[in-house]
Amino acid sequence: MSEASEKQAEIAVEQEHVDRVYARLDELRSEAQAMRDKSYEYGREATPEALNERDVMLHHAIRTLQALNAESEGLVFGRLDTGNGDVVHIGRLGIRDQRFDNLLVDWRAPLAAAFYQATPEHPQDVIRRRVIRCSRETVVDVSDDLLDPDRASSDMRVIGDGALMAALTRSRGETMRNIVATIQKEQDEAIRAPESGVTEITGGPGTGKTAVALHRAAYLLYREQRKLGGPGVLVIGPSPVFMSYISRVLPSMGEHNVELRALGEVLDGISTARIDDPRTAEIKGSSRMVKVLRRALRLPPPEAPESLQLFYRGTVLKLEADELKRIRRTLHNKGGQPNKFRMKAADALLEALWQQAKSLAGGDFQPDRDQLITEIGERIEFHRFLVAWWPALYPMQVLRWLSDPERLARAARRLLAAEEVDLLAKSWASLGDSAGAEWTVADIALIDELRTMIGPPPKRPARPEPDAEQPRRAVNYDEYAHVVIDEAQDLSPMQWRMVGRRGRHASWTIVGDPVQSSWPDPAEAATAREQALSAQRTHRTFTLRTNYRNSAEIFEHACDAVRDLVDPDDLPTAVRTTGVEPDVREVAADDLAAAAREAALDLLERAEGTIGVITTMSRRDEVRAWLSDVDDSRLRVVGSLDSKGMEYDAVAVVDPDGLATESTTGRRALYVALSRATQFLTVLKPA
Ligand SMILES: Nc1ncnc2c1ncn2[C@@H]1O[C@H](COP(=O)(O)OP(=O)(O)OP(=O)(O)O)[C@@H](O)[C@H]1O
Repeated sequence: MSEASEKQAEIAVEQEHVDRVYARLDELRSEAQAMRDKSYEYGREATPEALNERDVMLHHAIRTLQALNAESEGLVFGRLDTGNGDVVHIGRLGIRDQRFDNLLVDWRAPLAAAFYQATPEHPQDVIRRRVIRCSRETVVDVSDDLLDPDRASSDMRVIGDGALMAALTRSRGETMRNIVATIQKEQDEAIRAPESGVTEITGGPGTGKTAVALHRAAYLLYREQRKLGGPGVLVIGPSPVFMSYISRVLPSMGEHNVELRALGEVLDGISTARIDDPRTAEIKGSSRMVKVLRRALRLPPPEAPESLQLFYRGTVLKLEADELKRIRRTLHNKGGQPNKFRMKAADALLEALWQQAKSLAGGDFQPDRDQLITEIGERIEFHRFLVAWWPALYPMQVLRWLSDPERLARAARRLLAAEEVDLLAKSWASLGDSAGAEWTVADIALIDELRTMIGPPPKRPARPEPDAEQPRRAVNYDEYAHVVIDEAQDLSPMQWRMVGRRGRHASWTIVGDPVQSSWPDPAEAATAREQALSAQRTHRTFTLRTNYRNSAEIFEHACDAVRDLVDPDDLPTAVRTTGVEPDVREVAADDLAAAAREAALDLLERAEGTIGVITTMSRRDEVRAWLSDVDDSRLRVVGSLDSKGMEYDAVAVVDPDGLATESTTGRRALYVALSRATQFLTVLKPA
């Protein structure tokens, strides 16, 4: 039999099994639908037991339907032939036939582990591992690894040479795909690591860190359903574009109970993708800001009255500015959240008024403490004063007050230099009126810090504040059972504090590559990270060493950007050669626009999938304008920071030297930009 017909014969064998799986899937779907309908009927009886049973049934039916209805692509993707003659098919979920025998084993089940872990050196009783590629319900390809040739029977066919290479050569779409069929052994170890404590996954560009983190989330949800199902799993990444890029991976595996948020979206009620210039972001992210904010809270609100004066039984009682200042200081020195201190503030003012009244006593004026406190405490003028002098605070409003350079300078005394105060005040002064629209990603961590320092606003504010943050989830909405942080090397100290608050009782998966870091002070970030995770006892690290994204030719060029900065061990190895070298060109500065257009059009012509044009953050809009009339939805023009974590089939990097010098970590940003392409890379250097 020829090679092609052998392959067709094996495809036909697998098709038969895939048909059985889909037929069974239809049956299960009908059963789940029937269960859902029945659970509604139970609810009509309305006894507590019936309602409880209804909820359990409904929950189960809906979860089952969600899993069954997830994209059918890749439902069956693997097969193991074992030493005792068993055949195990592996899939996106587990399916049994009516006799309760396995038709398909969930990739996360222990029985499927050998699919990822068996090697020729340690075959784990696996003779042949087969990857099955389907297009919808049709088998289109099979590809085998023979792991234990000595035990293979003479009629066992072995087809193809490597599903991984085939997967890596395929062009990429708009969104990342799941890799369940081709997870590699070193990746599988990180995916299946125990849930508890901190699991850290490091490795260079394209080593599959993001893919691994997402598959780990799916694995943990399957294995620790009870623990993680309630408070859920939170995945945090650098930008909304990145979150959208990875958004299909978990649903494609039937997992929906995961919240994806970019760093600018961590806080409910506000969302932003705006990025500060590198210097401003550096100051806003520094842990010095904790003290600055704490001090800012101790300052009187901008409109606070400077004295309190009222008549009491014919005598003037007056608290002067110094006295008010002293009372404010004493209140703050007690610690705690100012929004919870309003009653205490009222008590302290009344006590000070009483002390004064006592000192003025004489003649007809013989005040009584209890009487004075009750009487003045109920007066509307006293309440008006209190509301102005110790108002309910809202984090965004407090931050906006710091657009006043004098106020900020007072809060930042001996913490920030004058130039730093100027930059911050200017950044907040430029905020428009529309709430939230123009905050930056770095501001979100400051707002969250303030939210924690200030405490929740009183239950019913007299006037609803436009800034009030309304939680979407009712109870402890910002706590999760498992938190995944992607591109963790870029989190600022303030962002570590913010994400730490999302998982005080959680387990963690932290994914990053120090070589790609754009945070200028890694030691400061490391300290903040240690504090954020201080409750965790277990810490395990996995390092991925193979770059699956770039061709070897492209990655070689990308590494030149950082070779003298890093330990060679921190650079992974690219496994795929294409014979296509990056196209690196010098162009006269005046010709750059035309060259960028030409490069983009050329790449659109040559590559099948997505094309990224990456430039400096400051030139992003200019380059977008150059390409505005190129009408092709496969083209993206992004700044260096927007390209973090992203992947394109072809990339044009415009102005690499500009990228390298745009910030103190510019060379690392250039390394990121140059390592985004799977197939083609063009680099345009203005001469
Ligand atoms: N085992 C695998 N099988 C098939 N494709 C894989 C495998 N591992 C990784 N990939 C692919 O390699 C590409 C890079 O993966 P991913 O984005 O997860 O890498 P990363 O380490 O997060 O990269 P970066 O640090 O540059 O953001 C993706 O297209 C991913 O699907």
